Amino acid sequence: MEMRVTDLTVARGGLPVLCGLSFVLEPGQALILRGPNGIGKTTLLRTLAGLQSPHSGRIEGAEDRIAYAAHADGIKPTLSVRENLTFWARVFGASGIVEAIEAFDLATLAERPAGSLSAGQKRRLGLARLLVTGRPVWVLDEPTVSLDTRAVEMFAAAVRAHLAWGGSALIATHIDLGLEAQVLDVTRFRAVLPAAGDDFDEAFL
Ligand SMILES: Nc1ncnc2c1ncn2[C@@H]1O[C@H](COP(=O)(O)OP(=O)(O)OP(=O)(O)O)[C@@H](O)[C@H]1O
Repeated sequence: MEMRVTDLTVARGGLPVLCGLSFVLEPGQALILRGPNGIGKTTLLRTLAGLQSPHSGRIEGAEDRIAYAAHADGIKPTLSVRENLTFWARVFGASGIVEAIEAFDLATLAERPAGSLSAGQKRRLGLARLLVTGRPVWVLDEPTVSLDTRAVEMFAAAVRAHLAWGGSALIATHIDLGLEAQVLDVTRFRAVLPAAGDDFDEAFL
């Protein structure tokens, strides 16, 4: 099933940031989100993930199908790596912990409290979490931050396997992941806000 976004406007602090977005994400497809800092990529991804409401427009095929990974990965610091993955697998009623540990080379870290991991190791755990959700649509905000070259390759391989399985991925990233993917540059959807004073009533003078 596809995810379909129609004439979507997303807002931050009540003000529209991206306006009139329409796109379709098909099974097996990766879409890379591009655009300058502050344009609204995170706002868009949070809206698709259901963490905030759309300002206007339609999102179809997203509900209960999205696994969202962002800067705060929802890692429980006192639980071990394995316990974190077990926890998430239970939450999503899914499995695949062994495969997730293998895909992100976490075996030697499996019994360590997640709070003691380095930034890159935590990020690997956060991405491994995607594999135990069983969710078909991955929505990822700068997933490669803190990852070294080898970990970026692991991540790209995990995305490729996910696409081959029939999943899809929407990824905000500034780096080339070497994936066969379409690019959606959101710059042209920047909301035009009235400049301060536009509604100033000259008759008042
Ligand atoms: N809590 C907030 N309240 C109001 N405005 C905010 C808030 N957080 C972010 N913004 C603003 O909303 C706009 C969109 O931010 P967003 O984080 O979605 O951009 P982005 O494209 O993901 O940026 P980056 O590439 O830097 O991560 C920015 O102008 C930002 O300053």
